[in-house]
Amino acid sequence: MMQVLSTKNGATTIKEPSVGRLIILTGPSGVGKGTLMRSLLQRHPELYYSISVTTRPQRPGEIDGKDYYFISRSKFEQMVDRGELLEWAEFAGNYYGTPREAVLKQISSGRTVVLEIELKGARQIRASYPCAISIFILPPSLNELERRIRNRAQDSMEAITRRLRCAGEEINAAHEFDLQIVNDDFETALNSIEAALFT
Ligand SMILES: Nc1ncnc2c1ncn2[C@@H]1O[C@H](COP(=O)(O)OP(=O)(O)OP(=O)(O)O)[C@@H](O)[C@H]1O
Ligand SMILES: Nc1nc2c(ncn2[C@@H]2O[C@H](COP(=O)(O)O)[C@@H](O)[C@H]2O)c(=O)[nH]1
Repeated sequence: MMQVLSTKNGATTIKEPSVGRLIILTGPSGVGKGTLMRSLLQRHPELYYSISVTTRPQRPGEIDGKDYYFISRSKFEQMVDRGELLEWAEFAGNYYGTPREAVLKQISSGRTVVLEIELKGARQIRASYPCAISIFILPPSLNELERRIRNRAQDSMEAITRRLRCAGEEINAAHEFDLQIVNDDFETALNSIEAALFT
């Protein structure tokens, strides 16, 4: 990173341009990561949300290029082969990945980047970017997690079963991350994330 000289009132100071931080939000499917992330971005529009690529079919209401970049499996595999993904994983039968270039560009320009990703991808990022701040979102109980994922009514019965099957293993890995936050009362969880990032 280049140093910048700045002169004010005759005095010259050297400023080190800051590099942005990398934040990981992870936790089981249906725990509320996406909902928390949207509220966090509303409160802090200066954060850069990394839009993932996925081979999952688009849900009604989802916008290509906003919620995800929806791509074919062959295109996804091509991106993996070309090293275009910072991390990637298969989750509940679909591929998900973080486009490398956009994230690195934002970080080097000083912006804080937030990733909302599942466990395997979060582990990859922690291994390659040990400075990343990682937050694991926990449900108040497995019953409540199941209630949320079913009530969301966005996935087939089969997809819901697959997702719930992964949840136990994911929750057991919560201790690997810097911070564990229970998303019981939504505002309390949001405030805890905010406190972790900004205080
Ligand atoms: N604190 C909360 N109390 C009750 N319901 C909640 C709470 N937080 C989120 N929800 C609801 O739970 C459902 C799942 O939330 P969301 O889609 O954000 O989960 P997610 O972790 O992003 O899931 P996925 O990983 O599958 O994308 C949504 O219907 C959301 O409105
Ligand atoms: N490893 C990655 N996981 C990702 C990425 N983008 C999203 N996700 C996670 O996948 C599951 C399922 O998401 P859904 O939208 O199908 O419900 C969820 O845990 C997301 O956080 C990514 O780029 N890499």
